[in-house]
Amino acid sequence: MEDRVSEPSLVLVFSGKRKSGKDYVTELIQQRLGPDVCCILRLSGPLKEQYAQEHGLDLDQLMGPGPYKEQYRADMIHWGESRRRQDPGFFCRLASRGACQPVWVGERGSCCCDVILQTAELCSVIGQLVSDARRLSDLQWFQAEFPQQTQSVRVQSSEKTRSQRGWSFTAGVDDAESECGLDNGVEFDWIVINEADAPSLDEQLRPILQLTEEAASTSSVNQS
Ligand SMILES: Nc1ncnc2c1ncn2[C@@H]1O[C@H](COP(=O)(O)OP(=O)(O)OP(=O)(O)O)[C@@H](O)[C@H]1O
Ligand SMILES: C[C@@](O)(CCOP(=O)(O)O)CC(=O)O
Repeated sequence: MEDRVSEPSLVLVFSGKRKSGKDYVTELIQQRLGPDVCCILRLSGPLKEQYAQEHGLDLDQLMGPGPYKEQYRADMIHWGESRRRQDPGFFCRLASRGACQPVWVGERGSCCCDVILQTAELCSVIGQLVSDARRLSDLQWFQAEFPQQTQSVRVQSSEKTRSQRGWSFTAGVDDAESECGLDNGVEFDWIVINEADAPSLDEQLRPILQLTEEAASTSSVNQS
């Protein structure tokens, strides 16, 4: 892939239902590891960017956790699916493009790909956290591109907890592929239970953080 500056040592592909806490968990991992070690890729980043532009919407709000994006979700899903039908890897490829900079959260204003692409020698990112896989084709794309490095992580929360975070069942969304595409047939490498009465996230994430540390040490051995 010509736009990728270097290969990550580890690619963690996260999935989970709406309001399970995918963003929360990936941001927590990034805080623990530091942005020079891992970056967050949002497959919905390029989708929302393009959709916001075409429809004159507020991209920051579409990217955020609030209720704004929910008004547009069903239509964004259909819009994205028409692209995916022609090319299932379309958004995976766009999100991965130039993904070697310290921070790439897909938010307008904070994306520094251009700067980093010009200074590729400074790049030291070890892990990529893909925060929002939704379809088997998303997971398969990363597994095909990074067969040795990819591991899948499922974030799970009960409907009660998700409701407390603002979720309510929406027909056409919660029963569609966008939410159910990874419900069956995938054996996740890791499952994180994001609930108040589960073991703390720090405890559950310890082995995942350890993987990244191992990847970092392998990467520095390979570079020296
Ligand atoms: N462990 C937690 N402790 C406190 N707040 C949390 C926790 N997990 C998630 N939240 C909050 O719940 C809300 C939903 O979480 P988040 O946006 O991470 O979910 P998501 O799975 O990315 O949802 P979506 O698919 O809608 O983008 C956010 O406001 C987030 O801050
Ligand atoms: C349109 C879509 O990308 C919205 C994702 O938004 P979020 O990750 O839930 O903030 C979902 C999809 O691609 O099916």
